[in-house]
Amino acid sequence: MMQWWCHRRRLLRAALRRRSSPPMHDTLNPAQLEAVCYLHGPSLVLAGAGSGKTRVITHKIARLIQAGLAPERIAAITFTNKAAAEMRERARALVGKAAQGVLLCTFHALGVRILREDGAAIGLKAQFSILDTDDVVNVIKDCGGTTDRTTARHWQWVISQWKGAGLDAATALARARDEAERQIARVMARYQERLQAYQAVDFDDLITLPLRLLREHAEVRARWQQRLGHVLVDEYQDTSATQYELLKHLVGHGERDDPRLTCVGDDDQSIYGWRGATLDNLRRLPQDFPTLKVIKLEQNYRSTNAILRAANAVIGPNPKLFPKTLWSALGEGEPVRVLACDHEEHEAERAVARIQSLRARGAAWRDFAILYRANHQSRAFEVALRRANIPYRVSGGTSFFDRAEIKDLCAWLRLLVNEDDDPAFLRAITTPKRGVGHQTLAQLGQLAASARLSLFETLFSHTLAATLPARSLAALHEFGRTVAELQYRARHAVGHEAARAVLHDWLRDIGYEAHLYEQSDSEQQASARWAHVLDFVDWMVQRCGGQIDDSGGTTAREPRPLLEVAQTVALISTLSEREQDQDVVTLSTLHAAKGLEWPHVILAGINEGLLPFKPEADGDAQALSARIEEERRLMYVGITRAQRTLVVSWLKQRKQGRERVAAQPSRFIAEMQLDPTTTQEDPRAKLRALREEFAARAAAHAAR
Ligand SMILES: Nc1ncnc2c1ncn2[C@@H]1O[C@H](COP(=O)(O)OP(=O)(O)OP(=O)(O)O)[C@@H](O)[C@H]1O
Ligand SMILES: [Mg+2]
Repeated sequence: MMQWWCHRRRLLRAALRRRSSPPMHDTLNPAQLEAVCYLHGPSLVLAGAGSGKTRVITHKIARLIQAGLAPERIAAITFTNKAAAEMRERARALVGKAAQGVLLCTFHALGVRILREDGAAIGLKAQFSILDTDDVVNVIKDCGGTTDRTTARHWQWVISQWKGAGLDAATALARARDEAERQIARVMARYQERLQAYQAVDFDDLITLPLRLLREHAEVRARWQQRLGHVLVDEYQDTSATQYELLKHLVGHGERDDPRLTCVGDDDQSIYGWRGATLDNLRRLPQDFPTLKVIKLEQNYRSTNAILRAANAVIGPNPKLFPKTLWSALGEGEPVRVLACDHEEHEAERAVARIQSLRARGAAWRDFAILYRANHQSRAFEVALRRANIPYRVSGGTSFFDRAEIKDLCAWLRLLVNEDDDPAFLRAITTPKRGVGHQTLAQLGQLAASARLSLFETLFSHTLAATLPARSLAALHEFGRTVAELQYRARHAVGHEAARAVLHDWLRDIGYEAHLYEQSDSEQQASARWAHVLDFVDWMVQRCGGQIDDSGGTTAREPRPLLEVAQTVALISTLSEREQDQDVVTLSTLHAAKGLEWPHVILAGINEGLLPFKPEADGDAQALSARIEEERRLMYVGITRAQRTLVVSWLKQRKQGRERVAAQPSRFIAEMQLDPTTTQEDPRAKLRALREEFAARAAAHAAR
């Protein structure tokens, strides 16, 4: 009896184990399983959209942990913070808490990690600041002596390209082809000096500085190589040349026998050429790593055949780097539809009508995505969705952290973390206004520049005391004291309650609520903005209590000091969007939709001039055809986000500035080679289908 009982318990336990996590070979096909189980050398999974590349990465993380590699020794690099958060969730479902230790982040967040730990070797203090694009443009304006934002943005773009290509200011000056470039190179020299003085870095530095650090400091390089037992990279086709160099140093290319590296990617989805990503990295991988194992996946698990056929037809005309065939076992599905719309508002109305009708048949809001080429295209959809009372989120556009009030608070947080962060200093001292005028700030700035100090360090200098009127000086000192006191309190406030008290006292002391009411156009707007502030404070408080994870691979479980939370929030505010998992329709740019999937997708504004974007702008035929190829890949990315239904809409007229102009459908619509009967949504056809469905249901009912 006893024996039988034990046997039964063993069987039950085994069955439960099986139910909670199915064995890998049940959820992976043989090629995926091969990729997941290949642990001892470099490998590349090269496959089309929806074939389970990202799934290979998550399962491989689990496999590595099961094989005994400590989670802290695994780095998985994703393209966005959102993708990192999603991957962490999936890994947690597979291996439980162990997934928390994995360093799961973007290249940029990894760069931050390396610089915070080892930046001292290249003269960077651990508390350095990260400037966002707005800050960078302001600093560049200042360095170049211009007030014109468009000029400054252009300079910023050129400087960023140079930095991405590994040029310093002196080399850029030497290589400049004309006076305009020489001027930008001189601005770049001043800009770099300024960053050094601020102990600040921009986004490009988050890749180039760690690269320099690893290249020049063998001991740091050896430590990172030792520490990382395996590095995995998703969306490898969109890495830039400098990211690839960084990767090679991290895995010990040329220094280790079999570098432990897994890359997954799809050459047909390379859409960041304009930002310096290069398909050459895909070509170079087999040359640089001769033992590279290449695995191809051919089954698509995401989309129906109707959708997949349209995707394959679109990408067909592009030259093939690696030929691939994709098939799906999900059946033919509904035909892809093309909608010709009169104008933007009409397009938005039709999208909303479609969403409502599918929702009435059981779909959730989160099953829908409306994807478009450029941010400004979201507006008509936002208006129509609001009017219809449909919840939505704009991703890849204005995020929570782009709101002015949140940027204000983040400037204060950045200042707490690093008081030498001059752009943050300037924003904090003027929001709310505290009796410090432009002139006073200009004098402070001049003194700081001549003494090569930060603004904060200059606050209490004797020379300043000698040059400023007593009232201005008192206002500046008062500000300095507020920052110092807040720093002190934030360092000692650990856990929920303490953090909440410090944050609320701070907002009261600086009079932030009153400031919002002064600044806003209406009381309603002010109270909405104040609600954002309180929401933000709550979110930080939760982090202090250890309830929320940080991105960038660290997880908080213990209560933490407010200052430490401020450090990570200051980072996240410049790097990522805040995530909320709600049942909402997604509005997104095509670029930001990469790697994601939805049951129902609407591709909007598929017109010549929007996608492909301005095909007439480039004179050089070769450059133009390369650009069209990249736009075609973007269309391919868009189509392959859809799981069950896909609608492609285009405008007969579109707005250009203030005018409406006649518009043409994109060449990519013809390239999808759809059956012409599905290219117009004909209401009579719909009625016929409904009648047929009704008759079939009635017949089934009668048969029962
Ligand atoms: N072996 C499998 N069995 C069942 N479903 C799978 C399998 N492999 C992948 N999937 C599912 O197919 C979908 C696409 O997978 P995944 O996102 O990993 O593809 P991908 O190749 O990374 O796509 P993309 O190129 O768009 O990034 C996901 O919903 C995933 O869960
Ligand atoms: Mg993917």
